Amino acid sequence: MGKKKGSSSPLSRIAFKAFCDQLNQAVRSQNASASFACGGTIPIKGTEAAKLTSGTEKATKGKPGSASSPVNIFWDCKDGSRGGKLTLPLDGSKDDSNAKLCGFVADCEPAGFGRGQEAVMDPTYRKAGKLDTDHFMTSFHPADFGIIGNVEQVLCTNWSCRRIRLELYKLNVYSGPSGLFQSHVDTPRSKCQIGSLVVCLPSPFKGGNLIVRHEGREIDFDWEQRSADTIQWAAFYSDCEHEIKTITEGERITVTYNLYVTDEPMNTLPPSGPIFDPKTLPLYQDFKNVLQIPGFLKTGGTLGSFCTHAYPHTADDAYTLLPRGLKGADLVLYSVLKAFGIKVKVLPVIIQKDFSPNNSDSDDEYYEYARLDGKVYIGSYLTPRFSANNFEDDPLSKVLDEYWPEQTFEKPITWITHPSPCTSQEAMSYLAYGNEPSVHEVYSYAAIVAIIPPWTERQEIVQQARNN
Ligand SMILES: O=C(O)CCC(=O)C(=O)O
Ligand SMILES: [Fe+2]
Repeated sequence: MGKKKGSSSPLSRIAFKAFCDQLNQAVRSQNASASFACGGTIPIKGTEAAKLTSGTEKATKGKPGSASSPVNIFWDCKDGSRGGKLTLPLDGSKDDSNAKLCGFVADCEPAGFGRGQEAVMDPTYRKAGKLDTDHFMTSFHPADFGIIGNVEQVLCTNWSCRRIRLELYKLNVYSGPSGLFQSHVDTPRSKCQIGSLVVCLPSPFKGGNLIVRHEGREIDFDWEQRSADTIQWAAFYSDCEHEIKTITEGERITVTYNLYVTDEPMNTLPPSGPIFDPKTLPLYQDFKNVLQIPGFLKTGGTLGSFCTHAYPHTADDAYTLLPRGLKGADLVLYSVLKAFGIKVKVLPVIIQKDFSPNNSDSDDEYYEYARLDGKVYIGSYLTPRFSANNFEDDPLSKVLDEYWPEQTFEKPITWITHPSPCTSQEAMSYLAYGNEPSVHEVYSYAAIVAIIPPWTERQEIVQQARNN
């Protein structure tokens, strides 16, 4: 009878795939629009820039959007004999201001960069000066101008339990005509590091654009034009590749900070801005539209989507970092699924490429959407990286059996996205004794996995979602 048909029968495979298509599009468009970097400007009191921005110079310190006093830098001079003080922007009416700037630049050490565990000096890759935190101080603090709140809102989406803590890291000077820093990813200083903040102090320069990239998108922070009289800043997630284009003239002086997610327990701190409500996002509506179809995963199932950002998800204490340290689009997807009240986890996934799966199981095929290329193992929790020994003939499945907490699901996972190559982490290495001993490294991806209850149990969830 017609009445029964629509509400109680599972979807045809074609319809099932069409709904998965909708979820795939929704997640992909969310990924394509999610923030991975943000930035802003703070004019200096008494300059044209301040008048243009606020119309008044009376804006007070401590208020987002206010102007800053000129910034003082205090540092240890190289000869150790005395301390130096530089005020930016330079006061053009003072004859010695340029000499002071030159003295300050000369007191900086050449800056290297991290390659693996090594610190490398290579001026074709990075040409800059640096001062470490034990050799300088500055009168500028990002919290005075609402930068932290801003970053929390844009990068952390002000999810109630997440706050950002910032730690001063370095002062750098990139000088014309050849200062630069080619494409790199910052070395994380701790597992809890979520990003970096760069504050560019007022000093005129040309070139020096900071370009930040993530998943084929890029943001170009072009600070040249306002460099003389404005503090300009950018914050970005720690896994984003970035570079500084050549500084052709002047001095580009930056103070960098590491950004960490705090390990405050849930809800002990008041949020610094409006609390982000996942139910207001288009992605929530998109999931609602599919979850309210009775025949979609009618008897229950599991949806999986791969994280778009990289995480140290195979570190010893990864379970303390995730899901708390989720970034951008991953945080949004996780929060949206959570907002339905369904069970969501961040789990490790190993894909064994050289394994040809047996495709004859037609039930498996029913749940399949994004086809993963190989045999898929899903961990039951985030597992620290390990090494194993003594395996004959490279039997990965045996290593996993013995050392890795593989989770089995009653029904196969419906993957709605594919993994991004740059997000995998080494999960294990093992020595196999075949004809010749060989070391194998196995990588895993982090994925967001949601248990979708059967329709009979899902109705209430959907009803609540409809009321939102
Ligand atoms: O100065 C900048 O814009 C970025 C600096 C940077 O990438 C670094 O210090 O690692
Ligand atoms: Fe960097």
